[in-house]
Amino acid sequence: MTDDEILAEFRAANALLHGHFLLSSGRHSEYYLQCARVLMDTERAGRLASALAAKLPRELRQAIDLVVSPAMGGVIIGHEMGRALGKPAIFVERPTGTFELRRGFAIEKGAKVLMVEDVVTTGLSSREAMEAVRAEGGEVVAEAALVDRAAGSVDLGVPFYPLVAINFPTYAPGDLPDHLAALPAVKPGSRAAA
Ligand SMILES: O=P(O)(O)OC[C@H]1O[C@H](OP(=O)(O)OP(=O)(O)O)[C@H](O)[C@@H]1O
Ligand SMILES: O=C(O)c1cc(=O)[nH]c(=O)[nH]1
Ligand SMILES: [Mg+2]
Repeated sequence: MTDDEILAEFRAANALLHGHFLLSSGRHSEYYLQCARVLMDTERAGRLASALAAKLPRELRQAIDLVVSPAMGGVIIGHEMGRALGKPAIFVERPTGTFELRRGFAIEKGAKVLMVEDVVTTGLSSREAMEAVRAEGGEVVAEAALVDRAAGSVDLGVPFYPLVAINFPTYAPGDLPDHLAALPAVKPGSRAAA
């Protein structure tokens, strides 16, 4: 799929939002990609996951033992990626603030893990989820995401394969442009505001 075709899927799902958003990292943005809306169409979710899986080098696809994704946003695309790759898919969650495995999920020592996210902005959630995987003895071999909204500027410490890379600027709270500062900020994600 081309970048235009992928963004067309977001627009068709009314998932490319314009306004004033407080992001998970505490930064602010004029744009928000609501991946949950894109993924609510199950056929579209499957199509996007197949396209994302096809971006991974063949040797990597074969080496992966397990897909792990950070809840909530990563769960649906992680599950679809598990289906596309023919691998099991589990998730880490943070009911007490730090990502952990629950629900009887386990990671075998040395298991090669593909981390799957919906969106990467600063990479904070990805890095925290990777720490949780490593604490269990898993080896994170790569990350895949629907959207890299930092357009290649984030270093996750492992090879990173986004389906689409876009440069949407973000701003520190004290550094908002006037037109954003004039609007109340909406906080769409589930991470507690910093
Ligand atoms: O790269 P980052 O700066 O960490 O931002 C991206 C993260 O933010 C969103 O999750 P959020 O924390 O809003 O929670 P959710 O997945 O539970 O909605 C998104 O699902 C990514 O996990
Ligand atoms: O950085 C975030 O929190 C974030 C940005 C975005 O565009 N979409 C999303 O789900 N989270
Ligand atoms: Mg998330």
